[in-house]
Amino acid sequence: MGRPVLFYHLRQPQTQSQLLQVPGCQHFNKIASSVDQPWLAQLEDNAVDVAIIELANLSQQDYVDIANSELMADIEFIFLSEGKPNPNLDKLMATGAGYHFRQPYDMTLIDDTLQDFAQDLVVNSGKRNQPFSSELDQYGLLVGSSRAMHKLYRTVRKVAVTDSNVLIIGESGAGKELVANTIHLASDRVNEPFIAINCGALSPELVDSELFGHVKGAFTGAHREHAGVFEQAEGGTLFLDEVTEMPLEHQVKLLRVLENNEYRQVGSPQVKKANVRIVAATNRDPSMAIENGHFREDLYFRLAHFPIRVPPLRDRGNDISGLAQHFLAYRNSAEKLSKTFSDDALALIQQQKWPGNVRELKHAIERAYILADNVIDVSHINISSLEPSSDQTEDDVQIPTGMRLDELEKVAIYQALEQSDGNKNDTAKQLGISVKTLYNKLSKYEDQTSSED
Ligand SMILES: Nc1ncnc2c1ncn2[C@@H]1O[C@H](COP(=O)(O)OP(=O)(O)OP(=O)(O)O)[C@@H](O)[C@H]1O
Repeated sequence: MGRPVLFYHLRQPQTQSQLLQVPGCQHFNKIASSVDQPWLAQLEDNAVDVAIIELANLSQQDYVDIANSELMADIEFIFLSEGKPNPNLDKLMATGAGYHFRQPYDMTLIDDTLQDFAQDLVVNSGKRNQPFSSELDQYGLLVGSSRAMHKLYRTVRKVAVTDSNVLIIGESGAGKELVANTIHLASDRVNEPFIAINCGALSPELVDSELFGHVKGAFTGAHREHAGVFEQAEGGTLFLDEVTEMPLEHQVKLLRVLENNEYRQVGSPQVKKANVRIVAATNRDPSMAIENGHFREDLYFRLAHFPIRVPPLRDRGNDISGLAQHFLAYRNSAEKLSKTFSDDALALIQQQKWPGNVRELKHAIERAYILADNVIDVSHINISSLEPSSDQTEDDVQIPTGMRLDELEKVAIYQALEQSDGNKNDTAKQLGISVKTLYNKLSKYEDQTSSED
């Protein structure tokens, strides 16, 4: 089992000698930055676990390049700066980039951070790179053995024990709700409710009532008292999914309650106190969403005490085929069958970019499982990102004779969801059902698979 690798790019010789003496540093093989290449390129060339970077004289574009680098998902970063206000660095930190220490550097704190990383990295280093394993590492509800996932596990573990609000940022289907659920499970609130709402699906007329509840007779049709999500989640965690899809005028309602933890049921003069931890999620880039008027900046600051970035599936290496085998194994165990992948099918799965992330992969496996008799082959794998050939479109599903109607419905729903890039409103429209019905069906499928998990 090799030692984890620490890369350091330090500008002042004094900082370097202090750093190299701290005990936490002794757990690592160390690589010093060379002057021949920019440090970002050096990180790309080495299998680095932790990078300590002293920032100076960077352009705005440099910061954008760092934030967009795939390395952000894999490497634990400690940034050092002289401490002047730096909006570019603030933006980078808001993406969940890692730690930032300002001059004068507190070597004890840096040491603690290194010790912490070393402990986690040594525990997990023997488990990396298990190609094609169907026994991927797991943390809470999350499955995956890649470096990117281990970095995520460490962040989730740390934030779970605090009571900070969290903003989870990640592409559609990358596992944001699973991260939110895992935070709840690893927190002190675990025995209290976890309530999830999709902010994009709240009906404009009922938003107050959905959030804060109403008393009997508050409006026409309010035949009985209704508890809003803040009350339902009391003592526990409230997950605000797709928070940037909420109209701005509704976002202000959330802001108010986050500011003073108080709310009122519709039709009631009584103020209630909320004891709820908020975990929100978005698949938009928060700074872009603020710029484009999708996200109130003040709400962003309230929510993003702790931003967490969920890596897209394409940055998770062998987890792609590992997850495919994981889903297949659990499906086999539920059905008491032993279907397998052909080598070509597994290779195709591993090569794909999966723009719909784990959800798209999971649905593709589910669909292939239903369509294949024993061996899942390339022909059973529907990859929405591939161009359909001219005489066969993605709509031409080969339906095996005797396929059950409920399974047929499931295939149709998954396919529509993939075609609409995971957008549930568009999917529901396409299928001619209400968004609520779609949610109910998807949550039924989730329950089926999680009882298998
Ligand atoms: N690491 C993982 N291990 C196992 N299953 C996963 C993982 N990540 C996601 N999934 C599965 O992928 C599906 C999508 O996950 P989830 O709903 O958490 O994604 P999301 O990012 O919240 O999606 P959306 O942006 O549409 O809200 C779920 O079925 C979930 O169980």
